[in-house]
Amino acid sequence: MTMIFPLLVVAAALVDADGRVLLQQRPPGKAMAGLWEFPGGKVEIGETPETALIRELEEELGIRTHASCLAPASFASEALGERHLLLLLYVCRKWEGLPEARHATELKWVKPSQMFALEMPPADLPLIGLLDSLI
Ligand SMILES: Nc1nc2c([nH]c(=O)n2[C@@H]2O[C@H](COP(=O)(O)OP(=O)(O)OP(=O)(O)O)[C@@H](O)[C@H]2O)c(=O)[nH]1
Repeated sequence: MTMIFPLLVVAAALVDADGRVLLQQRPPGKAMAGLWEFPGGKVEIGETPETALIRELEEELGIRTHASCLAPASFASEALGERHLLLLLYVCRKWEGLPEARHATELKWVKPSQMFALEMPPADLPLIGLLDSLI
């Protein structure tokens, strides 16, 4: 039997006052370059999912938030090359600072319904309809 050790990734749907969500575009040279994704990344050893997400939001966007502002929303479970991805999606409506693209090619604020027209990683597709009904 093959043992699948899942890759644990956390991501945030940052929601603004108009109900738009921040997406970032993966830069050239990375896997899935050009695709639009939720800010976030891998949970490292010694981190909780929440501390990992707070760190990633600071590194990728330069914003600060708190664990109490991260509401668990959904998850994705998807094959990712040799690995299996488990992506935990949180909704966050409160943060400090203005998001800037520190790692991404570009940022954009979109309504969930507009995400269907964007190229996103396969794992994210089932999350779109859910966000649409949640926001
Ligand atoms: N942040 C983020 N990652 C996602 C999303 N959907 C999805 O499949 N992923 C995958 O989850 C992993 C996220 O880890 P990451 O962003 O730290 O990884 P990375 O590829 O940039 O690698 P690296 O930081 O090791 O260079 C990547 O394999 C990425 O393709 C998403 O919406 N947001």
